[in-house]
Amino acid sequence: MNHGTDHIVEVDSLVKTYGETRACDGVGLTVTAGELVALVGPSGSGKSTLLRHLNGLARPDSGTVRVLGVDVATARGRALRALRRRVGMVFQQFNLIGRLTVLENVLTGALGRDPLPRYGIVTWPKADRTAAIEHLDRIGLADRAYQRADSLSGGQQQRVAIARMLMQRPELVLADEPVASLDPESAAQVMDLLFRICLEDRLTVVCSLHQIDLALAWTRRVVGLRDGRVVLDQPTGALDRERLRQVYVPAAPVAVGAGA
Ligand SMILES: Nc1ncnc2c1ncn2[C@@H]1O[C@H](COP(=O)(O)OP(=O)(O)OP(=O)(O)O)[C@@H](O)[C@H]1O
Repeated sequence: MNHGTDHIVEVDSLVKTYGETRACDGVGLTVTAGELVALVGPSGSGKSTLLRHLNGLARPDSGTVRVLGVDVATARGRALRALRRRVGMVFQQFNLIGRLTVLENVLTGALGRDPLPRYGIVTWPKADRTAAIEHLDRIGLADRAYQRADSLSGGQQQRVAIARMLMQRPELVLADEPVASLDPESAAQVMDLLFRICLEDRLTVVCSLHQIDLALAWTRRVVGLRDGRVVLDQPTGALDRERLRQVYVPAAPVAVGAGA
């Protein structure tokens, strides 16, 4: 666990450079248990790079990254794999296996805990099957359990991908533009789901978003990035559209420090 603190994410002075580009330029971010934090900012501002550091997919040039009490920057091998099992990922592309049923796709989320090969639903432990059905019920798709995954809409597939991620029993969820390819109604459903798992399961969620309105409607804290720097960090209740829009304006004034 995270050694007695409820800081799930602790990033300090993170610098990551790709050639001439400073993707992260001294980023600091602390996220406490149960928070739902939106990362917003223009394309190329460093949102994905920051998220990739939180599960060890990227290594900092300098600075510290601690997640669930683990020093991600130095973790290797077994320690890194153990951390990744505790961190659920949601991507813009849902990456379901289209020819498998919805239920089988959800069950594959348990493979990190129990990596035996499985051939068909009945070979999964009953407890996993029950949990998978419960997750499907929660996302409103239990009646689609035995349909092929590729027969679902994009929004439904993303909800299935989230159910699969929940099978992993994560302690932290990182969502990299989870609604970028969805229509507005499906996007709201996915944000509602992330909101509910945060509230009901006390899961911590860090989510990059391009849509200001979704950040305002569904998250509790917004962190704005521009040119690899944090230029805004505030509770969502203290923000409005105009304030958030400033994150997208080059050289607009910053508003860091009054955050959660
Ligand atoms: N692996 C890489 N190699 C080279 N440059 C990279 C790499 N990853 C990121 N960058 C650069 O770092 C900067 C930040 O990229 P990043 O993807 O983190 O931004 P972003 O805010 O997530 O953008 P978007 O909203 O478009 O996804 C960009 O200039 C990008 O081109």
